Amino acid sequence: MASASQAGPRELAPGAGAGSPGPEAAQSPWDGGKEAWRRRLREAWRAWSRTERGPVSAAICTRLQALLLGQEPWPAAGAGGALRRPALAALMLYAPLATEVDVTPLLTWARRQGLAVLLPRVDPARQVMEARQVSSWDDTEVGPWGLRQPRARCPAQPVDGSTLIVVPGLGFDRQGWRLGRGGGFYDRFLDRHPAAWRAGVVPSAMLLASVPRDEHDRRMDLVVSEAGVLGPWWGIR
Ligand SMILES: Nc1nc2c(c(=O)[nH]1)N(C=O)[C@@H](CNc1ccc(C(=O)N[C@@H](CCC(=O)O)C(=O)O)cc1)CN2
Ligand SMILES: Nc1ncnc2c1ncn2[C@@H]1O[C@H](COP(=O)(O)OP(=O)(O)OP(=O)(O)O)[C@@H](O)[C@H]1O
Repeated sequence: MASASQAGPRELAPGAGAGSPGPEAAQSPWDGGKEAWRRRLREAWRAWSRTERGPVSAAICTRLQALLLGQEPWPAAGAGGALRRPALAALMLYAPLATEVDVTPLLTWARRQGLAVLLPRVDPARQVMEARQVSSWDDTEVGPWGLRQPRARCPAQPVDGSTLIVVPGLGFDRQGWRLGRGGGFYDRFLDRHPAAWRAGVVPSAMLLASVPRDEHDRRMDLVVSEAGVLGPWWGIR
């Protein structure tokens, strides 16, 4: 982790150290709400994507595989000890932008493991996103924002307690809160599928002490970076 993380949001986030105030702190120079954070984080992602995307994405995929295979105990934040891995039947991935963690290798891998794979398909007019099942990237086409998404003929899929949703974001904090690109697509989607498990994926360079949040923001169960797995968190979600 060289240049990009030095120029990255840790520097932008004085709250990254233990005990220091987060962005909510009234005197923080990083006040300015979500839009200011999104601007800084987009810059950090651009630098990151040039140098670290390949190896860091691969390390994050490896951690997700270990979690899905039960080779790594699901960590538990509270007193109850290790959480047992839920019985998972489906993995919801996303088609990554160049400035996101590359999870594309997980599609083929998950299919080989016998998991159903879901991808988001967006309806920009209605501002909603739904999950459709795909067998391979051949089942996708280019959609809004140039993102690949399942073809219209792909079957809609129930998203329940046996589904792990892998969630991209501009930034996540160490309590499981997420800052997305501002469409509210994932927040609304997670509201409609409260039983599913949610794992945010983020390079540690974009893992912050805290991110600004609104009432409608939804929390992750796990946050996976190349450095480790955080969560799960109990309570508000
Ligand atoms: N890979 C991926 N798929 C996703 C999301 C996502 O964040 N990442 N979404 C999560 O909601 C939904 C789509 N929402 C999106 C919102 C903005 C941009 C985007 O490219 N924003 C650019 C600016 C684009 C422009 O202005 O033309 C940016 O953020 O730099 C992409 C997807 C559903 N699918
Ligand atoms: N559950 C919800 N119900 C209705 N509107 C919502 C909901 N969640 C978010 N929104 C709307 O979406 C807009 C964008 O929300 P926010 O800035 O939190 O997006 P985001 O989570 O960063 O984006 P994304 O999930 O697309 O990456 C907000 O103005 C909000 O009004």
